[in-house]
Amino acid sequence: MTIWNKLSAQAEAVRNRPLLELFEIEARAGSFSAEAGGLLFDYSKTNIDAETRDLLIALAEERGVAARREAMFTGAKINETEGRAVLHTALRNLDGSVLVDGADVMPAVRETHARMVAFAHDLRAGRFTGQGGAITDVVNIGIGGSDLGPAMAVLALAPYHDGPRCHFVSNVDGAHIHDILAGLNPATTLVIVASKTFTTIETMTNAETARRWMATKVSDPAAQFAALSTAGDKTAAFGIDPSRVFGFEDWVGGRYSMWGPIGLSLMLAVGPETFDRMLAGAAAMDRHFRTAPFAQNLPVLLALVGIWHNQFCGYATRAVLPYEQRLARLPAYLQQLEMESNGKRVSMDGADLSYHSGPVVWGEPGTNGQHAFYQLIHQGTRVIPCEFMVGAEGHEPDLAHQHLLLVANCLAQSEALMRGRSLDEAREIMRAKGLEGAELERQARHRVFPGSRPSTTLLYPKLTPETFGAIVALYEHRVFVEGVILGINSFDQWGVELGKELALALAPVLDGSSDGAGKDGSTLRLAARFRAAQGG
Ligand SMILES: O=P(O)(O)OC[C@H]1O[C@H](O)[C@H](O)[C@@H](O)[C@@H]1O
Repeated sequence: MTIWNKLSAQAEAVRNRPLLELFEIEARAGSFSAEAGGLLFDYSKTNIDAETRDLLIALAEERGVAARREAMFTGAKINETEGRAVLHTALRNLDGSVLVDGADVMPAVRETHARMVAFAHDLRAGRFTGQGGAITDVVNIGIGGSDLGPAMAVLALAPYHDGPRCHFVSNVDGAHIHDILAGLNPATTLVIVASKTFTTIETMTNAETARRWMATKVSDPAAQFAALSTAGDKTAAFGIDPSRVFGFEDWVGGRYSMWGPIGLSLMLAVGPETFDRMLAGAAAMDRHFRTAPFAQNLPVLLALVGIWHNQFCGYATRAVLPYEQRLARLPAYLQQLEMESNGKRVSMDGADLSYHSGPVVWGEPGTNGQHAFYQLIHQGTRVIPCEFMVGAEGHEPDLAHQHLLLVANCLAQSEALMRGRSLDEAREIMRAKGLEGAELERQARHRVFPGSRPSTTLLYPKLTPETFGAIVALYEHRVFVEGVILGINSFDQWGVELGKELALALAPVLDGSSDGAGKDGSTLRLAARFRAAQGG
């Protein structure tokens, strides 16, 4: 029997085993958890036992995770459909040297980083100003990987924010840029156009709008623009001075790019030193990932738990639940990271997958989610593995009593999911309320929790820049390991192309310059209704 088939059989065999039973084995919590860089990853509240873990590790070995990992770190072109290396790790290991096509890419990385640092120092110290004085506001215009990372990070590191205010515009919906620019003074605003390709229609349209807005108040709008891109020719055509263009190479995937130039808004907000602390935390996670044995390797274990739940237990989604308000944008970030990376239907060689691709990822910060969708997680008919995360310490010492409540809620949720409440326990509660007979039975049944619902918990000391960097790198590598096990290319995103092409073709139908020949009846009717609403 193959390892895959053994795992399938194992999943079937333990499907109805109560999770609490597993804790009858002494020291389960200790042996089904691992630590790195102060992060404690507890996966004991899952249905994984020693035999399953051995099989999962054997699967990772069989699928060549170690070799692929080395290939990634050393600059091999593992993004095979685009013929590119995958080197976001190089952006946070600045001292290293990595060869791509025989040439060391690191001198250029270090030079760009140094230019970013110098620019950040100048802007934060008031040496680089707007035409109306010191820069008070930074507007990052970008979408997807050119938005989600820095937007998440600026919020995550709010306690370290001592630079200009940062705003993020992504949507092509004019409401987004309108509402953000409405409160700002063009003469003291820096606009950053963040786009790896510098062709993304949303970003380029918003950039044009921002330039027109800037021109209403300043004589040289382009002087208050910066660009982050791999396309130097296009940034020049847009009129942005090369001194404020921060380039990177195609071996940085969009959704893996916040560690380099795409992180400029964050660097301006928190300063280069804090930014570099974040890089150091991520680099420490890289070293751990590259060297720790699989049984103690956080990204590998997190991936194996994910594969177990998705592929073998058949749970189609997973919830990411940070008990950390400042990680409010982490679920959205992970949606791109995980679903754009591992939402693929064919393997590396183009063959149809014979199993499911990556899961649906979603979530919200706790405790808010508890008062919204946790109902379904506790009592719905589908099982949703939960990934809790929480810091031991908050940044507000005078609100430590609130932090204690936060942690208590986090731990209580995973306990409740595992423990559940039996019908007998529910009957007891109803009896204590004075109910009896059929009414007692009916009310009790609504109060039953099936329990044995799996979760993991990531406990970290405090959301410092180092810890934040380590958490994001942990998830990046988790996605990588899952992708290798699934045999897919985690670094392309062909699935976003078709919609882009069709949107371009539909614009003339909407403005009436094309009759939309060949379009389906639904699309044409909706377009006609749009035109009618425009009075056209
Ligand atoms: O940075 P850009 O080239 O503007 O790309 C922005 C985003 O759009 C694309 O459609 C991809 O789906 C994303 O992976 C990318 O991050």
